[in-house]
Amino acid sequence: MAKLELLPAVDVRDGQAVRLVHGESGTETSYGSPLQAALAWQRSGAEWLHLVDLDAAFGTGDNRELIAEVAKAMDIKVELSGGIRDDASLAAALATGCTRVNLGTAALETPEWVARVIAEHGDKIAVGLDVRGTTLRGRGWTRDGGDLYETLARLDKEGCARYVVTDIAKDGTLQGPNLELLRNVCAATDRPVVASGGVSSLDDLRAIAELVPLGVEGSIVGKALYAKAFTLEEALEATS
Ligand SMILES: O=C(O)c1ccccc1N[C@@H]1O[C@H](COP(=O)(O)O)[C@@H](O)[C@H]1O
Repeated sequence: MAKLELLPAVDVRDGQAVRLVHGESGTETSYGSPLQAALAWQRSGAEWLHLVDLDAAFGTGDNRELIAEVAKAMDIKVELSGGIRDDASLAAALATGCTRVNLGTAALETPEWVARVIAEHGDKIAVGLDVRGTTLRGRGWTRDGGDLYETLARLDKEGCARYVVTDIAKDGTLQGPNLELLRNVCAATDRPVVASGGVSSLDDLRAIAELVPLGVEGSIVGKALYAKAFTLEEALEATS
């Protein structure tokens, strides 16, 4: 089995590490200090951290200083997302030393800007394709933003290096990943895909790892780790 990269998630809302259900504001379960959570994943052997400023994604403020503190404290690779929508927020995100950023809303609302930053920054830019069915959602997943496959074709043409694909219906539910969606996205693009949403067990991770030959490169893991469905050490062992 080819290795699947694992990206434990630290989503930050109001200064706390939280998990949401279906990405809905108000469904937060809090898990304390984001820095302590990130350091714990690093100590457990993570090679990546998926770090999200949820307030910036929802437009309810931001946790920019705290996010920068966490990113800078990491010795591992960091994928940063949430509220990166213009030159200033992109510059602030890249200044944290993160390995790459993940753009969501901007890819739906300001495609010219996204095409420009893809051309400027190459594989430091990934696009988050957050979908309900095949409809993309932006602004904290509260607004429709067009068709998944049309947007994917446009971003492919613009040279987008990588996609982070989240099935919103699965996110935070521990109901298993949407393997069909991942297969369909891999069939539609030759760029690497990072899976997100629904992972509940080591078997789910093994099932995603089966898709590595199709183009799935990694998987974000959130709720399952916080709910202690398995340890990160077990997950790394199962997918290496
Ligand atoms: O990760 C979540 O649970 C989440 C829930 C609701 C909204 C966004 C969420 N996550 C990340 O936010 C970025 C999108 O931010 P933006 O649209 O660019 O401001 C997306 O990539 C998700 O990783």
